[in-house]
Amino acid sequence: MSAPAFEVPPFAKRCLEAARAQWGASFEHPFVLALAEGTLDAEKFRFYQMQDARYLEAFADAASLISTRCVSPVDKLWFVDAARMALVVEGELHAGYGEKLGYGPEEIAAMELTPNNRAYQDHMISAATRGTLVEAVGALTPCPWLYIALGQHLLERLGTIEDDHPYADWLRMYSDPGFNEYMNEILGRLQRFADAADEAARERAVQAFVTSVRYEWMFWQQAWEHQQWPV
Ligand SMILES: Cc1ncc(CN)c(N)n1
Repeated sequence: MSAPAFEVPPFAKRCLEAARAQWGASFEHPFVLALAEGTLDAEKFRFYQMQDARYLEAFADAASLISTRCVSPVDKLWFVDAARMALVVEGELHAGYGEKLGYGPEEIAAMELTPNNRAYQDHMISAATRGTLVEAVGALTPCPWLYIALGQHLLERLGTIEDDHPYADWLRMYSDPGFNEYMNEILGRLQRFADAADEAARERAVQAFVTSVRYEWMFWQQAWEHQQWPV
């Protein structure tokens, strides 16, 4: 794994260290490898994108809930903006692929969540409502961090993203260096909230982070296998 292009404060390093194996597993997932190569079955990508649109709604809810728990107006606004970005910026990516792959807002709203997607969403919302502030942000952080780390890693591996790559827009979005500042902001907040918490709360935040990293792998997996409810 190459060095990140943003600051990683000590508490974020502790979280990443605790999730090292699960984090690395996402980089090796067959869905990710096929996406990078451009050989990923369009049906699998469509399945993933539709589930992801609903996941991002939950991310925005969790970020909005966290904003209500921040004391500083600057922090409140940052989480409101993070919620907005998930729906607007990543929403544009989804709308673009929706046009190409034939899905729209109605299909997304009517679709049933897969077990893995539902579990990941519930984990984030539960941490945002029932956990301490550091735990809430610990559960939220792998979402942007893993994708940005992955995007930058894949760009480095590919060298360049050709215009005719079927997943060029996805690869370009998550390798965009514009996200480095976003990462500095969220990891800086994670550090501050960890500093203000006691050790028991910090450890729960580490565990919440690890759980989200596991769910990130499970999110590729649910799309890879077109996951269905067993009964
Ligand atoms: C499941 C998942 N995790 C992370 C990201 C990047 N925001 C995403 N779009 N979807």
